Amino acid sequence: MPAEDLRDKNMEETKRKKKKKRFSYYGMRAVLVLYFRYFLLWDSDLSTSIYHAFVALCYLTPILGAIIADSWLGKFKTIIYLSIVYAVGQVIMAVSTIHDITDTDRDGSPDNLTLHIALSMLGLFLIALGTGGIKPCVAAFGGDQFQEHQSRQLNTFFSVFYLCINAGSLLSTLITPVLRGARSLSTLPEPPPPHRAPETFSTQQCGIHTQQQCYPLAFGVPAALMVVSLVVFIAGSGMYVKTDPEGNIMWSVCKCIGFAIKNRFRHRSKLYPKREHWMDWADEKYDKLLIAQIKMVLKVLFLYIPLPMFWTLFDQKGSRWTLQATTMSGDFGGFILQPDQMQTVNPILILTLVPIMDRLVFPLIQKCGLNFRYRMTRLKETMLRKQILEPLIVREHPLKRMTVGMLFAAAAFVCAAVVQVEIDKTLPDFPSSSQSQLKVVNMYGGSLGVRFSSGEPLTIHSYEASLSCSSQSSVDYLTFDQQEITVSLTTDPVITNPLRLIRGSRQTLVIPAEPERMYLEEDINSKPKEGKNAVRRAFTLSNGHQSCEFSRKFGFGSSYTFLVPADVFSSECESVKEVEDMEPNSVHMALQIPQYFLMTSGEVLFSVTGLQFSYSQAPKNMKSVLQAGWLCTNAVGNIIVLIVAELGKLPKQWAEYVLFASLLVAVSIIFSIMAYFYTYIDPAEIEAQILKEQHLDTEDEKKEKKKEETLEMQDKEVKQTKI
Ligand SMILES: CC(C)C[C@H](NC(=O)[C@@H](N)CC(C)C)C(=O)O
Repeated sequence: MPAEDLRDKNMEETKRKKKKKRFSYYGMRAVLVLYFRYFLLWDSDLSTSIYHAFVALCYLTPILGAIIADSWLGKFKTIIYLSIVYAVGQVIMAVSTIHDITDTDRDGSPDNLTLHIALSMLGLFLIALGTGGIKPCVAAFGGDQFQEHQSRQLNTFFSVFYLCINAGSLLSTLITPVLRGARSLSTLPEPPPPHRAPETFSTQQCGIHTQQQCYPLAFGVPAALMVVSLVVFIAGSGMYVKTDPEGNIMWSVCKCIGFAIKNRFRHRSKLYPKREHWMDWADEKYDKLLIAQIKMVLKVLFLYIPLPMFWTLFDQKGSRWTLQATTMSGDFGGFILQPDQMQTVNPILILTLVPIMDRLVFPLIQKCGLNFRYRMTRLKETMLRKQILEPLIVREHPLKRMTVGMLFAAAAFVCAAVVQVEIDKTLPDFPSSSQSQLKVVNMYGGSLGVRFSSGEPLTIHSYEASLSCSSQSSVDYLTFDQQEITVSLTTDPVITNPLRLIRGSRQTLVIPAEPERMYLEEDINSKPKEGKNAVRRAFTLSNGHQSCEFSRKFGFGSSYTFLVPADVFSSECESVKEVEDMEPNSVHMALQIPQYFLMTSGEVLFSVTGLQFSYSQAPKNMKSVLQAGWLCTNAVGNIIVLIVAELGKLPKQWAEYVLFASLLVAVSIIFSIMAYFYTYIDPAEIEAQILKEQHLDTEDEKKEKKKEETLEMQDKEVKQTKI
């Protein structure tokens, strides 16, 4: 097979593996939080924390994978072994979600949750180890398939590689929730019983003996795909270029750095001449080549310091932006888009933007760059004479692209802030943590005067019985600064009752047909999440057995109370009254598209270029290590999100978006200054140069030695002749 074809085939194999692996990873991620929340029955906070801890672990384990690959097993074997670890993890995870394994009483819920938790934690740990460990190796291994002169093809590879990641994640984000059995929200679930805060529902069930969510399928299919991808990858084994590891390189690197620091410290007196670089203090003991390689890696790692800030903004797509979408309307006419599905805009845009950038935008910029270079050639002589041309060429584009990518991400957050301001205009005024809010619902049957201990008397009219939406009523909440209040009703005789309100909460005071039996109900204190609706029933005195059926389309994120009078008969369903507690979301989710567009353009400029840059600037025995370093910037970015979200709680969400945008602009300025002083290198050339020098040195040494030996011989001969 011709070399070109072989390389293309290798590239195809690596990409196919990448696509299935990403399907598998993102597919599982898509249902993980729901599994924690609804299967393991953890609360939202614990579910979110464990989820983020898992994601952070997935971006920290690349270091381990890279060390194993570069120092011990080589990339090919590392990918295979860690893929097995990954697949085993997924199988364990899938098994842990089968409720039937512990459901001895077959009531539809697992009877030994501890076993399920233990299995899923073990599964997740193996998955994090596998997925993280493979990640830097797959990118570097793909890069290894190209020769030095193929830098253009190498760049294309990284773009296609990124395309595959996103194609896989797009498919999985769409398919895995279907496998789990999520259903459309158009079907209304059974409302919760009375005297309970309204809840939101969205699930469908499946199972062998008992009905449950189809988690085993949702986790099992990605596991099966992972096994298929592993088989495909191994099948192509004969076609790959495999570079062997050069011993425990990371240990040598650590020892060398340690020695350089110690040696520098020992020779801190001014009497010792300065050395060009602090790593040169390792010269006495370590190989020139190793020192040069460490210098290359350190230079790039230093440049990475400001980069986590980009990911801090980027990864808020999955948190803040999704929460923002829950307060927007996803009604696209023909279909309803769920807030978390809005995230699929990112991979969709990647699939369109990467080819456009690669084939159109970058070549165009290149063309402008060519013109620029042409004009420079006129200056070439002078510049060469002054020795300033080289650094100028060298400071060319990858880092500039990344800086522009950061600015795009900052612009995306400004867009998010503008959208937030629009949303805020439509959001209800929720109580602060020291306030309580109360709404009165009158089901008494006539108009009522209501007076609270503090405040003006209110007249609340009885609701007319009606089914039609036109008579829908909406009542404003009253805000109280105190918790203990008294309510008086202008009935005959006057009824007075003490009320204890909940701080930071919304409640409804329901006045039934027998007003002395008035009661408080807890309302929801935020917009229904995930774009759902909240519906509840309020009874005066339930006669229980009548059934009134009617259909009604609820707006996105709205909340309603249905008032059912005591004397309702099936023929009089009209007396059921609907109260709108919260208006439907009115700002459309499509308004998020500009921020997604800017963020994804930024991602292409920043992330794809960063991948290429990390590969091209790494010495050949530390390619995976630098890929891992690059992925680490993502892990740190995620940790910053957690810290900032905890510490810097700004009262207004839009202000937080502006704060993040400003921080990223500041960081991108710092990065551009660092990039200006970064000299782009060709590691292979430097390595070859040093090897050549070392070879010459040894040749010279040999010659020198030979000369000395000949001289010694001659001396001996002379002495002997004299004797
Ligand atoms: C390079 C990685 C840190 C991030 C990369 N993410 C993406 O490509 C996203 N556009 C995917 C999306 C579904 C979040 C990855 O390798 O996952």
